[in-house]
Amino acid sequence: MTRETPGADRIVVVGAALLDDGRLLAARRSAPADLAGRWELPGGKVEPGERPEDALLRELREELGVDAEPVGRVPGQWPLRTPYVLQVWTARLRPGSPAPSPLQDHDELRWLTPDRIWEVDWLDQDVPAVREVAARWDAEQGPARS
Ligand SMILES: Nc1nc2c([nH]c(=O)n2[C@H]2C[C@H](O)[C@@H](COP(=O)(O)OP(=O)(O)OP(=O)(O)O)O2)c(=O)[nH]1
Repeated sequence: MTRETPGADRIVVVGAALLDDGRLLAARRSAPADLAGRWELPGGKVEPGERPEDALLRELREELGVDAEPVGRVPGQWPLRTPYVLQVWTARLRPGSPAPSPLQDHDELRWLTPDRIWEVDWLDQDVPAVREVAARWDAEQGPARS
């Protein structure tokens, strides 16, 4: 039997709370079938040896074609299907970045103002993470423009 390295039983999925102009980007999954049609924070699995922030930027580039930068870790982590656990970073677009497009894994994107954040059907397991993002959002961004 091979000996597992410490922490090998847990794989971190990084999700981006991409904030721009007082709005949060939500992404609708196109696959797999059990997640398709539900909304999530764009991101993906951290690869072995990769820093979570680097994984976040890589996934945002691959999935959305954007050039982003991490702002800060949202405290907490949320269990997904074993062995995955969701960690969330706030992030923003770098100046000159292309606008996000659903290149991979998603079929629709939506920028949500704080008053509309619950209008999309978030994955159940994302709800507590999105709640935490919403709680910190006002402090980080100030009041949303209308
Ligand atoms: N990216 C992301 N994945 C989430 C969220 N909530 C949630 O349950 N998941 C699940 C869906 C997947 O089972 C897993 C992440 O898979 P993924 O398909 O986004 O990751 P990836 O791009 O690295 O995938 P791959 O290389 O295996 O194709 O975590 C979320 O908010 N963001």
